[in-house]
Amino acid sequence: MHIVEARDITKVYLHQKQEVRAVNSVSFDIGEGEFTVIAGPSGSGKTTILNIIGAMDSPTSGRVVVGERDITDLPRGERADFRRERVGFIFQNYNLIPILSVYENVEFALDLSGEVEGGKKREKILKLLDELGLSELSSRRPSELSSGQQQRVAIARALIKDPILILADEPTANLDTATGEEVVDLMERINRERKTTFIFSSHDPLIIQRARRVIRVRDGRIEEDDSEDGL
Ligand SMILES: Nc1ncnc2c1ncn2[C@@H]1O[C@H](COP(=O)(O)OP(=O)(O)OP(=O)(O)O)[C@@H](O)[C@H]1O
Repeated sequence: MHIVEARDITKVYLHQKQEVRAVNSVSFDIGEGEFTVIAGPSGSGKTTILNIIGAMDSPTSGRVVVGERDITDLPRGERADFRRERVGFIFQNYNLIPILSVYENVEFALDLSGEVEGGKKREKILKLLDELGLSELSSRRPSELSSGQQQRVAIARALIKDPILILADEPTANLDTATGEEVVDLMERINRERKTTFIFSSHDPLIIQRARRVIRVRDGRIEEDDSEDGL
């Protein structure tokens, strides 16, 4: 089954009356359980593509189907529901809520997804924190964590709602090489053990080589797609 079907997507921004073609007629499918990177230099359109797949933004033209739902023209409210319930996001700047503890950051994401109630909720959160090696940090606030630990919490937050897909926009960009590798190790382990589909973006060759499939973009177009199973 395809988790994502992107057909001929184009995104044009208007910037000071000039058209910027951030994504230009891009098509690809992402299968269930893939560990795929969208690679390309700064400004090549990686973030725009991830935002469209994650229903943060809609394309100017083309179609996007995620988890068998056509999200191309969803009204704003439905788009937000879809995002909250079905997609996990990991950002370059972690985007944790500073006044909440590690536990509460993860709990908040679970509450928003509206999935689990009462006692089961606590059990689910504690189990995930344990799985990701975060149990001992659960009462700390983000400012009391290293960058790598913060990104691990962000991964927990993305994962807690059992999303059909995790999108990670340059998840290692603010980390040193060793910590960045650890974050990719963790994403890779989750992908292997839970079969969670990951699409992440990067311009770092060390990170790109860790993906099983590389979709290379440049100037808003796909330059190369080395899908190992010939998708
Ligand atoms: N809201 C916007 N308004 C105008 N132009 C935009 C907007 N967002 C992105 N762009 C332009 O679209 C192009 C693609 O941007 P995008 O952020 O998708 O690239 P990227 O590959 O993710 O870059 P980076 O690695 O620097 O984050 C760039 O030329 C950028 O300047």
